[in-house]
Amino acid sequence: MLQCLSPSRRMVLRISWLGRKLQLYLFCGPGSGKGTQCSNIVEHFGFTHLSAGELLRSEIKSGSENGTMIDSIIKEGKIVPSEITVKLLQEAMVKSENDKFLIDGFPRNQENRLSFENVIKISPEFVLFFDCSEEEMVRRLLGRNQGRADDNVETIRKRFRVFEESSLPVVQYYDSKGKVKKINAAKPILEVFEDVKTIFQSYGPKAA
Ligand SMILES: Nc1ncnc2c1ncn2[C@@H]1O[C@H](COP(=O)(O)OP(=O)(O)OP(=O)(O)O)[C@@H](O)[C@H]1O
Ligand SMILES: Nc1ccn([C@@H]2O[C@H](COP(=O)(O)O)[C@@H](O)[C@H]2O)c(=O)n1
Ligand SMILES: [Mg+2]
Repeated sequence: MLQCLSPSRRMVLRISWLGRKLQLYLFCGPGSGKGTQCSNIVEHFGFTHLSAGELLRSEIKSGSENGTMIDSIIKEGKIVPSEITVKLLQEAMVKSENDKFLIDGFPRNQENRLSFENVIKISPEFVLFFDCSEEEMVRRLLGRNQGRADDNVETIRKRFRVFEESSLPVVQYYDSKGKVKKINAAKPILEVFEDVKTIFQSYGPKAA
């Protein structure tokens, strides 16, 4: 049916479907294990994982005109303007055939939240919050060894301050709406996933 439509009409239709796609936000401190648990959730529950940070890093690698600006913001541990990040998320959702998205590391501030909700028109089903001490998160980040430009002591310190100042108010906002599900992320990976599974059970296993 979609094939009968012109590409621009198809794009408009897919965007209007976005509002009906199920979204869950993963939203926790740097190094708490979001990416690690997302891989498990994708494998067991058939979600599409969209990491805002990964999308921004791919944008830098692609040599886009915004790449240099994004690169310097990430190295400073600051937050990239919402219009850029929301556009990348929107494009990734439109391209996907899936209806279930895990949106990792987003919204990082109220501006992110408002601009995304403006496009999507609905709020997330729930927000998963991984509770972990800053000391443990720093230990994990410094041991990650994935060559990330922001995994150094100076930038990590700035990322934590930005998280406290700009991101925690967003968690509080969703908490006031009863949407935050908190998980103890200080445990070993498989034990954290056992708690994650309990929450996701209601979404059923990945389709065969
Ligand atoms: N429960 C855990 N126990 C010990 N190590 C963990 C745990 N979860 C993740 N790790 C390790 O910690 C590091 C950071 O994990 P991950 O990349 O998943 O964090 P993140 O929350 O996505 O971080 P960021 O916000 O920087 O993207 C990785 O090396 C990962 O293997
Ligand atoms: N909504 C977002 C998400 C991320 N960033 C920038 O990317 C950095 C890395 O993000 P991770 O989730 O992969 O840790 C982050 O520190 C920000 O600089 C952003 O600007 N907006
Ligand atoms: Mg990550």
